[in-house]
Amino acid sequence: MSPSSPPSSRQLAIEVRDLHKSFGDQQALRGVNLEVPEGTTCVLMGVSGSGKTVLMKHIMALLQPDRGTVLVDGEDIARMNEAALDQMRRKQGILFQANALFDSLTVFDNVAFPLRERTRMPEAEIAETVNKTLERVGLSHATQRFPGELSGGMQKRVGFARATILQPKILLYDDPTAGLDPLTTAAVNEIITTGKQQLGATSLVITPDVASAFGMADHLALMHEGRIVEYGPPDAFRESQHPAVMAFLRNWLRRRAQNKRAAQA
Ligand SMILES: Nc1ncnc2c1ncn2[C@@H]1O[C@H](COP(=O)(O)OP(=O)(O)OP(=O)(O)O)[C@@H](O)[C@H]1O
Repeated sequence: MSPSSPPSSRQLAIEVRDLHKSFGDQQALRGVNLEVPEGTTCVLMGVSGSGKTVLMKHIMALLQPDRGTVLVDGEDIARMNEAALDQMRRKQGILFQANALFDSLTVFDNVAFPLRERTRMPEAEIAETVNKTLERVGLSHATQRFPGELSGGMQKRVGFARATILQPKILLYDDPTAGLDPLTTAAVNEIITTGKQQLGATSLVITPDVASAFGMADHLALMHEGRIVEYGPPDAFRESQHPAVMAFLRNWLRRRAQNKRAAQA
């Protein structure tokens, strides 16, 4: 890309066109369109059941579209054979609600796992890479601990270190702060921003935490009844006149005010 190119002409890391998916008579996705430019963070919001996770699972190629197209790094996932899918998944780092750490492995071995499974890297180099990655997330002191001995926030950081050890170009987060206290939530949000800054990765984040979403997103998207009904930078999103966006933000402001009152009582 030349420096003078407008942002809209940036390469797209993720492109979804007219995506439809049903489960029986349940229409989960009803024509989703989404473009996420390389190196940007897009946050997906929407009420429960609006289709966020189903959309993300298509981007991970865990689900196949009934209709429509999903392009990752310009390549159509429906046309990929197993080898190409494997290559594509290597470009993705995934951080879901549950950290899915191996309880019987130390922090070091958890983070080393993808390198041992997916590369032929010699152990000395693995040690160097893992130690560098753990240093980046502030866990150098905990390499020999087990997940059960860590706080929720530390576990998240181990999960992040493991998800990023292969230097993925795309990071996918599904509700990464679920059930965490405000301090740990702030730490996780910082990790997401760090992922973008340190790896230059493209991030797609599902979160119900609207305040965090506004803080980290280059673009916000609202899913409503299986479609993305609004997509844009935070300022434009805030001013949206779409009834679903206005209702979503009103609801959030109401809940926030209630929580504040409850905290003061
Ligand atoms: N494997 C499945 N089988 C049947 N229905 C499914 C399946 N996966 C998702 N659905 C349905 O598809 C719809 C969208 O689900 P999805 O998990 O994407 O919602 P969501 O927006 O991520 O919700 P939440 O915020 O609660 O996680 C829901 O009605 C859900 O019940």
